[in-house]
Amino acid sequence: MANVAIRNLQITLGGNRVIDQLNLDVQAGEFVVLLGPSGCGKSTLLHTIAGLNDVSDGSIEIGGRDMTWADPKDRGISLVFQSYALYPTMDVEKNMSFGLRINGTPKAEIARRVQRAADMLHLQPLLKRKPANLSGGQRQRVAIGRAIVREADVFLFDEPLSNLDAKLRTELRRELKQLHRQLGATMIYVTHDQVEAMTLAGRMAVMRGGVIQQYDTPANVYHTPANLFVATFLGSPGMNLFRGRLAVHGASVMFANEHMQFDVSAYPFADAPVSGQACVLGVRPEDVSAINDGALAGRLTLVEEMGNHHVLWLDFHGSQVACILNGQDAPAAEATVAFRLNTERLHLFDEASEQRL
Ligand SMILES: Nc1ncnc2c1ncn2[C@@H]1O[C@H](COP(=O)(O)OP(=O)(O)OP(=O)(O)O)[C@@H](O)[C@H]1O
Repeated sequence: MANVAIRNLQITLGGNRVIDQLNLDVQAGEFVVLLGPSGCGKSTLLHTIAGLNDVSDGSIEIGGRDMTWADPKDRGISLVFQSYALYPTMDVEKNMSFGLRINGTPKAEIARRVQRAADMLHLQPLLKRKPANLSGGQRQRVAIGRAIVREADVFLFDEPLSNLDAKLRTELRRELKQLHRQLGATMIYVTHDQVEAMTLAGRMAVMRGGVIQQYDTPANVYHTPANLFVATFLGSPGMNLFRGRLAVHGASVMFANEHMQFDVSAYPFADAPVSGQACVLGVRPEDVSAINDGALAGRLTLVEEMGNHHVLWLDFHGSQVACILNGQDAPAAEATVAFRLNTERLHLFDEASEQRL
């Protein structure tokens, strides 16, 4: 178990600045998820921690030791890729023990580690099977087992579940979480899947364009997004947004546009609000309630049946507002639906900088 400290990291690949002035602290034993859209640099960052990319500037410490230029094999890390890359001619046991055999680990020690990993990953009955006779989920478990037997200080995962179907992903996600608890190891995990990030992470770093936008617990990132990008990247359906301006009169602060007006005096502004400030008001679909005496109204254009709830899409002066309706009954399409926003759960962002107010 080791911490990872990244300082002012810069990575340039093929002439592109892929990571820019990045700082990240991962505590020993922590499960950190790097989350972001395709191309944001999360895999590049992970591979750089593993020693697979050259650093243009900055440093990487693992367990208090400068590893910026260390050979991958000397970093005390173990990397699990999206593709399983198992040796087809070797059975599961041999696949898992391969690395240990070539570095001369004693036989008894190899057996102990393979048994332990097989127990944790429910691979005992499969130890003598070849990869061709395993399902995708089983193969990925073997790939994870191969990483575990190395007993590394830091485990790095690069979208390990993305080749699996939805049910298997959920299962393996739970297993990974348990594995983290059992091993108590430091884990850094790359994904573009927000559900995976929310459920696995102790803390998550949301990235865009090689820059960390926010690094915090999943709950804080979801409930207090630092900027509009983070606010709209997380959540499904995404946060509803309304543009408007602030009006400040003494202690009273109002948000208004031509269709709505809200008292936002109780909003926890980071800095004193400024009258006339152009801003974006955000509210998550679960914080929009369709109720008869709602002050706002929209035309219902689409109802999405989700089993235990419905998503109502309301046309509100030409923009679509998503609203979650719990229960089994939903109004018919084309109806006019009154709604209100939960004013205690509003988010405000500066329109120009897109930062949270
Ligand atoms: N060898 C390379 N040469 C030039 N540019 C590269 C190289 N490798 C990656 N990039 C660029 O760096 C950026 C980040 O890529 P990276 O694979 O880290 O993103 P990612 O967030 O992991 O995306 P994905 O989820 O699609 O894998 C992309 O714009 C990519 O085109």
